[in-house]
Amino acid sequence: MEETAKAEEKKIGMTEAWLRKHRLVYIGATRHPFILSIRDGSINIDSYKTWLAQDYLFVRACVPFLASLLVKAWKESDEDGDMEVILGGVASLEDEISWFKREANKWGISLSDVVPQKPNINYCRLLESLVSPDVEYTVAVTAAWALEVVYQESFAHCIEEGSNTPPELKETCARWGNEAFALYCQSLQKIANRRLQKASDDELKKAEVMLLSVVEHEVEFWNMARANV
Ligand SMILES: Cc1ncc(CN)c(N)n1
Repeated sequence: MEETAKAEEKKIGMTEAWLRKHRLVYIGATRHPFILSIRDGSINIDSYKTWLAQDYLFVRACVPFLASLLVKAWKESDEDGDMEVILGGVASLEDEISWFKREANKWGISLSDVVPQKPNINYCRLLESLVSPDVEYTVAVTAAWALEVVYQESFAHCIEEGSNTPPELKETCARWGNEAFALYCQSLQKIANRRLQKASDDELKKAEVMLLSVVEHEVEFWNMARANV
């Protein structure tokens, strides 16, 4: 790698360097038409309901993934604090699942009848592949950060000044757009950067490919919500 690029990455961290390198792909996820339609108030509520029902299934699939990340942190991490950060993420999933149940109830959605759609199946499959002990902690934590930060940046955009988000969707946006969730994402990013700094070229390559794969799956997930209206 070119020396200046190396120095730049040291200063800003590898994850930030990758987000800059793949900016258009990242913007494609965080400023997706689904998100923009929430922000400008033009959202078709059926697409919101599709997203809600499908995301409930996705969040359930996040539980074993994050639990496996906790195991990797326990076995592979060089810092005690990593486990606390990830444990906080695992613990918050219980509240998140309860929220999905309440929100689905509010919109008359029967979650037990929801059938996972192809983009969701594909994304859950990716999560399941990360559970394997063969996947390095560095690669898995990069994936965890990427999938959370896309939601954080997307939904924060819907509650920024100048947004016209429908009042009934503001609570949803605040779930991922709030400051505490942003701090959780920053903690995951710090872990990822620390690990990536010490990673081999092979691991770095795998983590960068994983970041891109996660972001592409996020785009497909938003596309799915809009395709069903
Ligand atoms: C598809 C998706 N990506 C990320 C998140 C944030 N945990 C989520 N709930 N759903």
